[in-house]
This record gives sequence, structure tokens and C-alpha cells, in this order.
Amino acid sequence: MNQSAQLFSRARAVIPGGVNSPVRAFRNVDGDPFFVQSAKGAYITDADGRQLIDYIGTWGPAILGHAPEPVLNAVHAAVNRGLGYGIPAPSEVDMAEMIVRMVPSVEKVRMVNSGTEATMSAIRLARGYTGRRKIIKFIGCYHGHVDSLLVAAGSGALTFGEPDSAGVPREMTQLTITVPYNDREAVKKAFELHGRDIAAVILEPFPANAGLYFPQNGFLHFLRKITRQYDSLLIFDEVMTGFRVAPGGVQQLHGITPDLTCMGKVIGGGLPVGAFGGRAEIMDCLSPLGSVYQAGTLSGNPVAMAAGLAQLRELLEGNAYDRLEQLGARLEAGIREAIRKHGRNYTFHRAGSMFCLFFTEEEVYDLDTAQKASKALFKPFFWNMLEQGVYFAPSPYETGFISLAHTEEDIDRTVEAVHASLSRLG
Ligand SMILES: Cc1ncc(COP(=O)(O)O)c(C=O)c1O
Ligand SMILES: NCC(=O)CCC(=O)O
Repeated sequence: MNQSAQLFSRARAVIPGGVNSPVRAFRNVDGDPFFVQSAKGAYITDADGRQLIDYIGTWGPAILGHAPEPVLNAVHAAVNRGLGYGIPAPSEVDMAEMIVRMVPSVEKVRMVNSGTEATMSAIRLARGYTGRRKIIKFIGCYHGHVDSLLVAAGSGALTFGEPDSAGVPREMTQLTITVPYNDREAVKKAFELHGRDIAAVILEPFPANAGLYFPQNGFLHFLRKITRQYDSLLIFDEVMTGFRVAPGGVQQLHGITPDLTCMGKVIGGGLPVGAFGGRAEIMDCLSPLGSVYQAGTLSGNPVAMAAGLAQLRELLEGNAYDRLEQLGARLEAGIREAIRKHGRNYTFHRAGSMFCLFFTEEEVYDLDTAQKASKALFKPFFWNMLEQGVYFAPSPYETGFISLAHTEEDIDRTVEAVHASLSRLG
């Protein structure tokens, strides 16, 4: 047995499924996960010394690549000043000012410890602020494992066939209205039926947890308009897209001002960080100023703030986003050519450094169309890529991430592996 197999055998005995988050499991591709020994730049090294080009990037945070020097240095310096205080510290102010500067709609922000906490708190705040109960959520969007949002959810919930989780009583989700993404009529109907009781519409502005797809024909502007019309809040979950597709996320790209924004992943520099923010008038409803309670022993942790700040500062220097776009465009061109040579017309989506290959030739714009992609083709493709030293997520519903540590050579090697993997599919 190799090291990974031994570790997995020990892990399975004491950790459910051997993993601390379901998306790490390989059950969906009929295998066992490997274990990582270390990670640097674009590469991970597994417990058996195998080096892989990584396109998971810690599921989003590793936008500079793994273990970047500026982040490591900031963390070392912060650790020497203590691991946490539970008392306000300067880095929390620096982080809040940085987020307010970078994200156009955010006037005030609260730090939390994960994306899940961010969406959970944003929903509570929206309900507290509006005095309403219902929320609209889109089918296939994933907002973390919040009870009321584990309805028609994406990510691991979708991969492992539990989009409505067991353990969430119906009463907890009966205030969640689900509609297909990009479906204006369904949204209109929901507002016509429940409008005056809808506290908020929450969405991934670029859905990236059921594959990656995009808003069509001004869908985001439509949502902004209809939420204003009914005095409901618009919540952008930019946990994945924030600081990734642009410094200010999708809202900057599309010129939309949501009322609240959920953040995570990149702002933590690899440490456990989330945040939610928005209009000051709404944010001031939070305790201790207002009556909506929200708290956290570790929130704003100084080591995590130092890591996140160092990463954001690095992103703002030079031409980080142009460079990510260049690398993304190179990968896209290469993969499209590989698909063409293979005699197919598979759908490939990309937004800057995020990408997704669907094994379907049809247009993908919501969960139903994403599910037309062939799982039977994805599986051997995944294993072929891994065999050639390239690690894509072990699910057709996850998005790939390029980092600033990837080089043209890494991209070209990846494209060659895609050529070989597609031709082996026959
Ligand atoms: C869009 C989106 N929202 C929320 C979350 C939840 O974040 P976390 O896993 O940090 O709780 C994720 C990913 O996990 C996500 O992709
Ligand atoms: N795109 C899905 C995730 O980022 C989820 C990560 C996790 O649940 O571990």
C-alpha cells in the first residue's frame, strides 16, 4: 500500500468518509483520494512524492498559487505578535478598509470565518432589516451548508446526489423559494405570489457550483430592478468570484450594486476567513448597534487578517488580473483546439481564471442544461488527466482555478494532457 492508501485507510476509520469536506472525496469518480504532503506555487506534492499541477487552488483561495512568499512572511510576522486576542486589532480595520475600497457596493463589512457563515449571516441580516421571512434562491447555486440554503444546492450536495440535505427539517426550508437560474418568468412569478414577504434574493452572480455558467440578457440587472421594485434585498454571493474575476468581483464587471455581498476564499489568503458587507444603513442593523445578532470568537483573527491582507495587496500590485486573463485565455484556446481536433463541440466556459469543461455540445445556462453533460465521459477524462500529472476537481460540477503561479509551460502541459485524455476517450 502506498502512503496515500495507508492514510486513507486510517482516515476512514476515524473521519466520516475519510474527508473533512465531501468535495475532497473521490467516490464520484470511483476511487480514493490522495493525500497532500505539501504545496508550492502551481504544484502539489502528494504523500508518495508525486507532483501534480493543481487547478483546485484550495477551492479558490490560492489565487497567487500555494504558499506565496508575501503571505508566508505576513503570517510569520503576525504569529510573533500573538495568535488571537478577541479584542479589536489594527489588522481588522486595515482589512475592512481594503474590502470597502475594492468592492464597490460595500460601505461596511463584518468578518467571519467561512463562506457559510457569511451567507448565513447575510440572510439573517436581510430578514432582520426587512422584517420579512422568505428568500429566493437559484437551483444549482451553492451558498455553503446553511440549513435554509441547502435546497436544490450545488457543489458536493449535487455531486453526491443530496441537493436537499437530510437533517434539514422541511420547516427550515419552507421559506426558501427556488427558481431556475436565468429564468426571469419564474422570478417574476415568485415576486407576484410572495413579493411583500420576500426579504432577499441570493445568488452566485456567476454560478460556479454546478459547472460554471453565466447570467444571460441582463439577468443581473433584471434582478436588481425587481428587488428594488418590491423593496427586497439583492445579495451577491461572491465567495468564489470575489477578488477573483476582478478586484471588485462580478458586481464590478457588470456594474451592479447589490445590497449585501458575501465574501470568502481569496480574502483569507488560505486561512479560514469569510466576510459579508454592504450598505451602511443595513449593516448597522447588526449587534451591538442593531437588533440582529451575529458573533464569532475567532472572527477577524489577526493571523488570518494578515494572510488575507498580504494576498489582496499582492493582487492590487502590478497587473495580476491581466496576467490571470492571459493565462486563462491561453488555456481556453488550447482546450478549444483540443476539443475541435477530437471532432467535438463540447461547451467550455471561462471567466478570467475560472473555467469549466462540460461534456455536452448544448448550451449551458442553468442546472438542467449543466446536467446534460456526460458523467460517463467525465470520469475517464479525470483519471487520464491525473495520470498525466494534472489535478482537476473530482466532480464535473466544480470549477477549475488558475493561479498567478501557473506558467505558460504549465498551461501548455495541461493542454497536451487534455489532447491525450480526449483522444483516449475514443
Ligand atoms: C459561492 C459559494 N458560497 C459559499 C461557499 C461556502 O464557503 P465555505 O466553504 O467557506 O463555507 C462556497 C464554497 O464553499 C461557494 O462557492
Ligand atoms: N466549489 C465548492 C467549494 O468550494 C466547496 C469547498 C468545500 O465544501 O470543501
